[in-house]
Amino acid sequence: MITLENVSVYRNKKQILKDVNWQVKNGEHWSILGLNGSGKTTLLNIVNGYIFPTKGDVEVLDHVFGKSYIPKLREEIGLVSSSLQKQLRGFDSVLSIVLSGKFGSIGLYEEVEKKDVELARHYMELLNCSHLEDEQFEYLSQGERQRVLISRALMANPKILILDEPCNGLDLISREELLHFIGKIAEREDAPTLILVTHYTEEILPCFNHTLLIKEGQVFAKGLSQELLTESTLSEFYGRPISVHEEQNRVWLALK
Ligand SMILES: Nc1ncnc2c1ncn2[C@@H]1O[C@H](COP(=O)(O)OP(=O)(O)OP(=O)(O)O)[C@@H](O)[C@H]1O
Repeated sequence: MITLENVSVYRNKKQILKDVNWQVKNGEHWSILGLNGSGKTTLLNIVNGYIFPTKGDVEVLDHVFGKSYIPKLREEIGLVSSSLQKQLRGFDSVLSIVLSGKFGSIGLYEEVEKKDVELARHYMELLNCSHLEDEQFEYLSQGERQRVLISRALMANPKILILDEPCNGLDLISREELLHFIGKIAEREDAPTLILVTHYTEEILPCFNHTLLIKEGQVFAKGLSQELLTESTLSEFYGRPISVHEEQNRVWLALK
């Protein structure tokens, strides 16, 4: 699904990503963990085709970068991020925002068919936001907005769904609700490959069976989440002694 080989990115003579090798296979769901400025957003922007690496090879969903028409690729990737949220028009209704996901547009300009509305309502039901369909997006709480954005992303039937810090700004209850819905998406037969960027290991649900630890632009470790989310690996990763405890099949951290 995703192959990055020896990918490096330089900006203003600074190396932001260094020789990144990363492969995501069908059926895997990945979490990406890294400190601020470690290169996570840059990595996702490469996967989305928004940034071309300075060096290295990228192939995403059979699109070989440099040989493929990238806008086509973007239609196959759903993205939920704070930058997308800022681009959306606050005065649009929730239903039209969700519907616009089918076309990947900001605003709804295309003819909408009855089956599109039915599909939008189906995803809003799944994400528990159907009761908001006539509300203006700008008046929603952060938790509600994230659920709407995920419904919107699903409208395009993406093969990859990138969730870039989806729990930012959510209170405890809203965060748990959102994680519950993310878990439900992963359970679906037609689930897209999920990629979750987070700063908090407790948001890594069991469905995120693989994890990429990224540090200072380099892959620190990658592989099965249960093998990486351990005291020894995470203490080395954060450069501080970390204690780990497991609850609900999720890993919770504290500084020792
Ligand atoms: N266009 C650019 N020009 C110069 N430096 C950049 C550019 N884009 C990113 N950087 C730098 O590259 C580094 C990695 O940035 P990136 O946004 O990928 O990190 P991140 O892991 O997503 O961080 P955060 O967790 O804070 O969102 C940062 O030091 C950032 O300042």
